[in-house]
Amino acid sequence: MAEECSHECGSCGVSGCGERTAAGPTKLETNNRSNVKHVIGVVSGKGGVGKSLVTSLLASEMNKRGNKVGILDADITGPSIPKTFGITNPLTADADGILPGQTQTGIKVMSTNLMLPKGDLPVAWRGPVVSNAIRQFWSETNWGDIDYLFVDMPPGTSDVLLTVFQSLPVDGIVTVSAPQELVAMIVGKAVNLAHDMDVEVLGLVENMAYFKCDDCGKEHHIFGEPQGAEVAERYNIPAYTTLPIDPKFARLCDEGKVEDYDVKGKLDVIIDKIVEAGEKQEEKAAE
Ligand SMILES: Nc1ncnc2c1ncn2[C@@H]1O[C@H](COP(=O)(O)OP(=O)(O)OP(=O)(O)O)[C@@H](O)[C@H]1O
Repeated sequence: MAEECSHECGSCGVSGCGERTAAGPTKLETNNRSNVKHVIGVVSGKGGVGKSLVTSLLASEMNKRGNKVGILDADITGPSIPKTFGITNPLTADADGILPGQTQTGIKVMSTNLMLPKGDLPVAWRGPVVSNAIRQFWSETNWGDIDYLFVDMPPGTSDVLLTVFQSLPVDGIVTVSAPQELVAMIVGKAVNLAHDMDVEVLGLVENMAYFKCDDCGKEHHIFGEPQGAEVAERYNIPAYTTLPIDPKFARLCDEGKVEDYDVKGKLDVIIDKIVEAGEKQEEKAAE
């Protein structure tokens, strides 16, 4: 048995535990006021590649297309979503559950940072507590109607990914990487974990792929040649796109105005794939 067993065998990732009581993982129910249609995980094999930024941009783009959108910030110990959207009001709750924070354009957000009296307080929680927090964000939040819920995962392939894959009805994941030599191995780990958990990999966003010079208009590969196209092909990832290094990202994130950024259609190929996967899920459910 794991040293800090949560006794929730259905959503535990420890294999070979002699104390296991449930035959396999069972998906958690949502709060009875919630109707979440599709769940999309945003994953990076490594920290600092811009996963939270990509989560925020995907949510904004989906929202601009007229969908009802939420973000579950599963990066429990390093949450950055409220900051990028400029949400500062603490969470409230009533008899129907916890009420998520809301961005200026109406995206609903659940994050540990909205529970802290001060944004700079650390969240030094152990794995089982983190996993329980994610389950509560899912099942005790009054999400209302949500077409697409994006889950911003912590970096790496930690037990949090297992918790999310096992407890939430994930339609698929989007992986995020940045150009560097290790990219294939890093993306590969995330993709292989998703495959092991029977979760579809919908797309790869290679962030910080180039810097476009304002003066000459030329694209410079500051961190090396983008390798995402080749990696996407190797792992059969159906949609691939790049995002530039853009000082506007950092500025808008710092100002809490990420929704103001115009991605100029660069994420369309990924959004289309997410929509397609959602439609497939709905058709399957209707059968
Ligand atoms: N393409 C980009 N151009 C400029 N700045 C960027 C770009 N992508 C990300 N950043 C900046 O880099 C920082 C890290 O980004 P972000 O928090 O999205 O990374 P992350 O992968 O989620 O990090 P972590 O692994 O810590 O969760 C942020 O300040 C963000 O504004």
